[in-house]
Amino acid sequence: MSEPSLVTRDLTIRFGGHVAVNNVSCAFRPGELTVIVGPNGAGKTTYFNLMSGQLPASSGQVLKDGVDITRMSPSARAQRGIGRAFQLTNLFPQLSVLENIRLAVQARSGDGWRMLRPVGHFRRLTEKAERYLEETRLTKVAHQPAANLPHGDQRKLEVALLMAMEPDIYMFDEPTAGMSLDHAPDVLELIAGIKADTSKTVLLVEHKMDVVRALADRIIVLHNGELLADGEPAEVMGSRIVRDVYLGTSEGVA
Ligand SMILES: Nc1ncnc2c1ncn2[C@@H]1O[C@H](COP(=O)(O)OP(=O)(O)OP(=O)(O)O)[C@@H](O)[C@H]1O
Repeated sequence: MSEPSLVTRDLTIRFGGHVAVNNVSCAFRPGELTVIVGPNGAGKTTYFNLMSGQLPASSGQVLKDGVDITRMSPSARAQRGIGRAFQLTNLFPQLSVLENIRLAVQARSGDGWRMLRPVGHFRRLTEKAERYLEETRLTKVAHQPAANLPHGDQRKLEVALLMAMEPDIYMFDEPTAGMSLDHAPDVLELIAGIKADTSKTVLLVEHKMDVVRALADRIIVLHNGELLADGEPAEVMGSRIVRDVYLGTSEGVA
């Protein structure tokens, strides 16, 4: 088994008296797609926020490739390869789809906002951005402002931007939320493609059981901020404690 790329050790956050994530210890490895499930308010998004740095841990640690990143900012973590998909509100809605992706490619190449670069360099960035457009099947909307895209294409653009950052950890929080059934398969296919690259570690928060079944190599269950179960999908979804606590009844587990 490969070394873990991301580890949480006794990771905890308190909001006043409420412990939203409580001593969660888990290791995530390259080539593995882990789905995080649990009832509403279980702490799934908060656990994500602790790993990507949007929230500071009250105690415990986050390790990336063995290095303690617990006190690092979200951008320092991103530079170390932790890639989190965010909704497009964080981006440049008036710029075209291609320009948004090119900026992500440029940020990844370490150029930042440097303007004085040979034309050939700019062309290479554009070619790379076009490859991500093709991979995510957004070529036909390349020149539209990102803000004008239908919801389904916006979610694909979020995945394209993440891919352009070339992270080794991909984190998706309900990637098909609010999507019509027509578009969800496109996004799931993209995630399946990322998972097929065995150098990548993929974490997914998801409620939809058909998505969980289609993609999960492993499932962890959070409940009241605690790690309730961790294992192979059939084993976890079949376990009595998960049925009782998370699913309430045997309904929906088939
Ligand atoms: N910034 C915050 N301040 C105070 N309480 C918070 C904060 N963020 C989350 N919480 C609380 O922590 C708990 C876990 O919330 P979280 O959003 O992580 O749950 P979740 O499992 O992602 O739920 P859902 O499936 O509904 O998205 C909830 O009780 C929530 O109200």
